[in-house]
Amino acid sequence: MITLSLNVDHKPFRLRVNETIPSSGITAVFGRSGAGKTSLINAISGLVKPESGQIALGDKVLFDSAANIDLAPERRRIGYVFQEARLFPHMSVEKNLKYGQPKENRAKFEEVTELLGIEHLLKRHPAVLSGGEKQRVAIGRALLSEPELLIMDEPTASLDGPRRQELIQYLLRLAASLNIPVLYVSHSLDEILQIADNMLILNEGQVVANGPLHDVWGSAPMRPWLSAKEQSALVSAKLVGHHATYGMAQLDLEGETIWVTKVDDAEGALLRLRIFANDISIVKSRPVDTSIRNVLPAIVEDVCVSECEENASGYCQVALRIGNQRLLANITQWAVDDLHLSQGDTVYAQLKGVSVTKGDLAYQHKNF
Ligand SMILES: Nc1ncnc2c1ncn2[C@@H]1O[C@H](COP(=O)(O)OP(=O)(O)OP(=O)(O)O)[C@@H](O)[C@H]1O
Repeated sequence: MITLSLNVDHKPFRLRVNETIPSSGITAVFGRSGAGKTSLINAISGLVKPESGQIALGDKVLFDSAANIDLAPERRRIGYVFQEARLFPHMSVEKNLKYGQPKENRAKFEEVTELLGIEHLLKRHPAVLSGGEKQRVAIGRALLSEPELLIMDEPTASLDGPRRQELIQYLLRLAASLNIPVLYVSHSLDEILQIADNMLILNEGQVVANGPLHDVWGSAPMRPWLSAKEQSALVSAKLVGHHATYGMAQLDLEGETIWVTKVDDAEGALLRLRIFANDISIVKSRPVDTSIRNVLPAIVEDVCVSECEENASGYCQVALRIGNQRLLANITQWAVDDLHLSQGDTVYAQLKGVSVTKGDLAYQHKNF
């Protein structure tokens, strides 16, 4: 567990945080420009001294104003990856990588360079690397310093679309074998969907949401970030097989079957699915002879959780529970009234579309 209890004053801006973060997995730190993301990670890494509070990685206290503890940044065992790679231009990739390594560890060196696909770059100098390659070297250097926490501050910000996707694939590989927590500052919700396990949202120096991505994604602080069309829920489902005839994958969601377009993951993999609220319709009895393949029994958890942007034309959002997971459906107020929907009703959710946003969650959790 990472304990973050801190007050930073950059008058007139004030950062007030009182949260814990899991000591495994990738936690995305998200918020508008000026919300305090950099101030938060700088306080954790020791670049900014909070006015008061406590910061601890598990039992290791990094900062405690009451006990007068304030470890210097180099003693915090935190690896830092910035927006720009910040490599030493006069050193080869190999020398850059070995720069922060406390002691020679050939096996670790090989493991990290292989994982990041940079073995063939070792003799080159940073000037001849692409932006994505530079970032992979920067990540490798941070990992080789044997950190207990890795902080990445928008590592893909300086990359173009294809390079960004490429780096994300490496980050996913990394996440599967890392056994340290990662704080990942990002402005991109798509990126967060692809790689994060947890999410912390800052707004004007305050934490407005913090928890597993699935929970935060469907929470009220996320609503302003998603247009009515983008309102969605994230659920996890296990890949159980593929259809014998059609190119569809069969998933298990809380004991119910969901069909999605064929995926490459191995059977047993946990997939993250994004289901848009506009893609769900609600029926009170199980439909027959329908073209929709995914019809799941659900309990109405809340009616009109929020009014949609189209509320002027009479839409509202209904929260549905399937086992331990939650879906959101945008339907008209007229339909709510017509179906006499109320909390606790058993209904059927018809899913018109389901997108897979992240595979291999099972793999990831196994190794953390
Ligand atoms: N050293 C400082 N002295 C005074 N004010 C500061 C200092 N550092 C940051 N601030 C202010 O604190 C606020 C939060 O800044 P911060 O850089 O933490 O935001 P951010 O969420 O990281 O923004 P961005 O996404 O634009 O990087 C801003 O108003 C900024 O101007």
